[in-house]
Amino acid sequence: MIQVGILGATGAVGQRFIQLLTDHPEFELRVLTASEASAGESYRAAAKWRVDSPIPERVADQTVRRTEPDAIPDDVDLLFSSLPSDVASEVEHDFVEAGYVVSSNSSNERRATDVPLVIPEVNPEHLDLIEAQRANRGWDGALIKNPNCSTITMVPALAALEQFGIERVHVATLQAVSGAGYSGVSSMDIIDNAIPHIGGEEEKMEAESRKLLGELGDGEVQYHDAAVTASCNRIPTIDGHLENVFVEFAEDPDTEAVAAAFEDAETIDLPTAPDPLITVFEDPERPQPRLDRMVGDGMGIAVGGIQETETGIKFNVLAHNTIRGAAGASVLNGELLAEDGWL
Ligand SMILES: NC(=O)C1=CN([C@@H]2O[C@H](COP(=O)(O)OP(=O)(O)OC[C@H]3O[C@@H](n4cnc5c(N)ncnc54)[C@H](OP(=O)(O)O)[C@@H]3O)[C@@H](O)[C@H]2O)C=CC1
Ligand SMILES: N[C@@H](CC(=O)OP(=O)(O)O)C(=O)O
Repeated sequence: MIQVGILGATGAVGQRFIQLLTDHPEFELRVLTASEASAGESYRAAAKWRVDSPIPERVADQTVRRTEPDAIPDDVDLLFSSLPSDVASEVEHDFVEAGYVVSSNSSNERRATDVPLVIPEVNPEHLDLIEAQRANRGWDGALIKNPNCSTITMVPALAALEQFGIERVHVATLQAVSGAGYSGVSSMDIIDNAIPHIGGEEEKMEAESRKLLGELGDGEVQYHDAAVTASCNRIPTIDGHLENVFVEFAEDPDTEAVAAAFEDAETIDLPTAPDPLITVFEDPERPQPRLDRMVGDGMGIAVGGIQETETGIKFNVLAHNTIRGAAGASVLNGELLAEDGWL
């Protein structure tokens, strides 16, 4: 078994990591870290447990450690990070310099030229950037990132359509409140409301999607040249980001070809990977966050409403933002790191 730990284990994403790593077939969860305020406490006392299954017994009594390399046993091979991005940008390097491989969910450095930004079903070959990273930075460990949750919802669907030559993408999101963290959006702001702005989200979707769909060559990713425009909205759902996507192509496919491309989307043989990757709904009222966010155990991508437009194709896409969009994405990247021999 590969020994793993979670940096930021008491948070909303940290709790999803615990759900996914308990009884994992390849990973043994050894270490939980959090802030100074939680260090030294039992996990049960430190975490405000908010997910829909009990705290696993063997986790509840573990002592939470400081988020510092010298608090991690030497035989731990892989660390999952769900720290706030300002904290992550200060401490993730310390762990990598100390020789650990860090699979991070935090947004810092996703666009750095030598940091792999990976969705295993879409661009597993980008992991090879680790060689450039080690050469540039003199690291023994490695830092890899998964994308932003709205980006990871849309990109597997776009990757399936790449065969038709994507030229332009417009996307409008309806994002759940869990994306902003437990205390992120005030109930007085969001109940009976929608907020048509999420700071930094549109820029992340526009850039990260082009990096993910880009080609790796000469130790760098050439971003995909499609124009991507995003408009991001917060709505009062708990989990599950729903997105309306409009795509223009070099050669317009018909709706049957698009549905077939989604249904044939490449899967990957890793323990947390869903099969199929994309589930296509014919009912135009699906997918819906409450009904469909757990498709593929929360790791699947749900698509519906495929229609031809004057300029191309439109469809709706949904994924669970804290499973496929956060903890599940990092765990899948960890499984790919193990499979490809980087640990
Ligand atoms: N892929 C995606 O799109 C998504 C990414 N995220 C990202 O994941 C990260 C975590 O989000 P979320 O779980 O909602 O955040 P929370 O605020 O719920 O959890 C933060 C965690 O980090 C710990 N922490 C906070 N400050 C420090 C510090 N100075 N030193 C060490 N540990 C610290 C907290 O410990 P303590 O309990 O002791 O305070 C807690 O364990 C963020 O970067 C967020 O942006 C989130 C959702 C989706
Ligand atoms: N910003 C996303 C969640 C998030 O934390 O994204 P990122 O990992 O890019 O910071 C949301 O609000 O739904």
